[in-house]
Amino acid sequence: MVRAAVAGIGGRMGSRIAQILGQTEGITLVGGLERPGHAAVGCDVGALSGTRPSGVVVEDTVERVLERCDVLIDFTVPEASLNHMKAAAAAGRAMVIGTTGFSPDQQESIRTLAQKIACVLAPNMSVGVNVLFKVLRDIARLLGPDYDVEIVEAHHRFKKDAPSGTALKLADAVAQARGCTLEDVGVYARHGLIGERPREAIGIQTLRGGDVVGEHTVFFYGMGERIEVTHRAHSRDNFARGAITAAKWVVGKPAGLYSMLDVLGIAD
Ligand SMILES: NC(=O)C1=CN([C@@H]2O[C@H](COP(=O)(O)OP(=O)(O)OC[C@H]3O[C@@H](n4cnc5c(N)ncnc54)[C@H](O)[C@@H]3O)[C@@H](O)[C@H]2O)C=CC1
Ligand SMILES: O=C(O)C1=N[C@H](C(=O)O)C[C@H](O)C1
Repeated sequence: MVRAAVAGIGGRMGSRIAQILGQTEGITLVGGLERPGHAAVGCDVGALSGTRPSGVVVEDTVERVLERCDVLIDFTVPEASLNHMKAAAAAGRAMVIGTTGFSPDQQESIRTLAQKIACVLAPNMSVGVNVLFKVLRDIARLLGPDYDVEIVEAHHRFKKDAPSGTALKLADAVAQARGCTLEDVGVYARHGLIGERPREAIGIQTLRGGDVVGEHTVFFYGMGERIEVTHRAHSRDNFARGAITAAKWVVGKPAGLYSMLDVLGIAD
C-alpha cells in the first residue's frame, strides 16, 4: 500500500485529490500539509478524504508530514513546492508536483533536486492533455511552417499564473517540432501598431474569468483552412486521478524527473 500525503490539501486541487484518494485502492492518505494559518491545519485527514477520522491531522510543517509518507503530492504555489522538494530530497521521499508557474531558476532547482529523488512534474495530469502534447508535435511537423500557430487558454478568476503551465507546454511542443525555442518565438501580448505577424511566431493568449476549470485550444491557421484542437476539462477530477496514478507509479522508481507521459507509458 502506497502511503501518500497531500500538500495544499485545503485548496481546490488538494481537497479533490484527498477525496478521490479516499476511494482509490492501493494507496492511502496518511498526511496533509497546509500553510500556517490556513483553516485546514489541525483538521483530521481522514475526514477531509471522506473516510473515517484517522487521528492524523493536517500539519503546517513539511518535515512532520514527510516522516510518515512514501510520496508527497504537491499542488500549492511555486515557492512552497520548491521548499517541499528540498525537504523531500533530504528525507528521501518521492514527489508528484502539479504546481505551475515556476521561474526558469526554480525549474533548474527542480532538475537538480530530482537527481536525489524520483519526482513526477506535470502542468496537467489529465490523460487527454498529455495525449495532446504528443499529437500536437505530429500535427505541427506535418503541416510545416506555413501554418500560423496560436494558443488560447481560459481558466477561472482565481488562477495566479499566466499563461497556464499547460499552454506553455503545448507551445513548447510545437516549438520543438519546428526546431526552434519558445524563448525565441513566443508572443504573449499584442497591442498597437505591431506590424505583420512573424511567420515563426507562436501566439499564446490568456483568458480569465468565473469558474472555468481549464480550456486550451491550439489553432493552426493556414491560407484557406485551419485546424483547431481543443481540450476542455469538465471538472478537476481528471487532474486529481492523474496525480494519484502518478503517486502510485513513482514510489520505488530511481531518482529522476519524470513527466505524465512516463507515467502513462507513452513517452518517446
Ligand atoms: N498539474 C495539473 O494537472 C494541475 C495543476 N494545477 C496547479 O496547481 C496549483 C494549485 O492550484 P489550485 O488547487 O487551484 O490552487 P488553490 O489556491 O486552491 O490551492 C493551493 C493551496 O496551497 C496552499 N499553500 C500555499 N502555500 C503553502 C505552503 N507553504 N505549504 C502548504 N500549503 C500551501 C494554499 O493555502 C492553498 O490551499 C496551481 O499552480 C495550478 O496551476 C491546477 C490544476 C491541475
Ligand atoms: O490553475 C488551474 O486551475 C489549472 N492549472 C494548470 C495549468 O496551469 O496548466 C492545469 C489546468 O488547466 C488547471
